[in-house]
Amino acid sequence: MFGFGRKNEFPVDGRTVLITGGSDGMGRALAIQLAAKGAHVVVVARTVSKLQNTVEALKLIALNPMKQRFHYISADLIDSAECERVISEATAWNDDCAPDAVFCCAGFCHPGFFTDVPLSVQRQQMDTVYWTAANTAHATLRKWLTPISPSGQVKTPRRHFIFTCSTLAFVPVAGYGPYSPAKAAIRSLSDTLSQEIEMYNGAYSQRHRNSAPAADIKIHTVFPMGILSPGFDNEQKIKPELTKKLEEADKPQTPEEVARITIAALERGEYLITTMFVGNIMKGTALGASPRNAIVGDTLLSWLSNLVFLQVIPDLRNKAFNWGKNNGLPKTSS
Ligand SMILES: NC(=O)C1=CN([C@@H]2O[C@H](COP(=O)(O)OP(=O)(O)OC[C@H]3O[C@@H](n4cnc5c(N)ncnc54)[C@H](OP(=O)(O)O)[C@@H]3O)[C@@H](O)[C@H]2O)C=CC1
Ligand SMILES: CCCCCCCCCCCCCCCC(=O)[C@@H](N)CO
Repeated sequence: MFGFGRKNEFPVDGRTVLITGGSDGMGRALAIQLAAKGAHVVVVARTVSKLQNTVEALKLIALNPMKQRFHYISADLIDSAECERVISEATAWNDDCAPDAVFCCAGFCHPGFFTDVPLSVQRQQMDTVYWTAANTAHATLRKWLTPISPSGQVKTPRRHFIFTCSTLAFVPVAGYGPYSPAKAAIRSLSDTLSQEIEMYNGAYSQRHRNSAPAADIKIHTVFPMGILSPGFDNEQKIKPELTKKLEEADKPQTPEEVARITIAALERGEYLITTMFVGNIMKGTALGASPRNAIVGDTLLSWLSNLVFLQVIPDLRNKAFNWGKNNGLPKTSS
């Protein structure tokens, strides 16, 4: 149930949601929970069998099984042309209406020390983490921002675009060099778009006079800590021991928990979304020029976090130094 007197900023009943990386981990959990709230859902990933399995799970959990529709599209989102195909296909499937909300959850992490991981793998991380998200945003926003003349405007609810980042975009942790920069780039893109979209929203406010997009648009970004997903299991196998030690403060959450917290934050209308206390402190020290969720709360959070990090920054560096002192050079991984 939603709180007393507070408007639900993210209603999904009867709306259409597209989720990249929707066949596993956090994306799959989001798909299931949104289907249970009455959304039509399109899941996108590469492997068809996992997508089919997810669509079957969605049918079982649907709030209105007679009305709700589910669909999957197999695509490698590293390819921008594939992203455009995905958005066109999803729009055609949805009676020629663009999806109301798009979540970018595709991606995986390849940890390792910077000089141990081949540059080809690091470039692939940028492709898998940053470009799958940027390509999806480009294709979606181009569709959403198509100008419509005043006479062609019909009432369309606000649309939402949600990136998935990581708290590593706020705080460095040794051993995440191949991954964190791509997530930091997503955060920067999200901040830039959240400002740029205001221009289109301004034009939308004058839609009765001039051509404008079909709807108002909001951008959001989620910053999870560890998620107990298949992707996480893989990353643990190659993660340096030092990295595991540095991230001891993280108690990984289940995909279901991360999805539930994310949806609740979207319902409250939040922009930068964290999923637990430690993640919130990490955000607080790095708020920079990002739009705030609440002026007083976020300002107090940043003051508190900056004090906490006076201790945390040297602590992380000392742990790394002492690791080298006690264990010598790392065994070079492949
Ligand atoms: N797990 C963690 O600890 C954390 C994860 N995150 C982020 O959260 C998001 C979800 O992670 P998680 O729940 O672990 O996800 P999983 O690794 O369990 O699943 C990843 C999903 O993305 C899809 N995918 C991967 N590459 C592509 C591609 N090139 N094109 C299309 N689909 C692709 C996968 O399907 P397929 O392989 O079939 O394409 C799968 O559906 C990711 O962005 C991740 O970086 C953030 C913080 C922590
Ligand atoms: C009281 C405040 C103390 C703050 C201490 C900070 C310690 C660092 C915790 C790092 C946690 C990293 C989680 C993200 C994991 C991730 O994105 C990967 N697993 C990718 O899949």
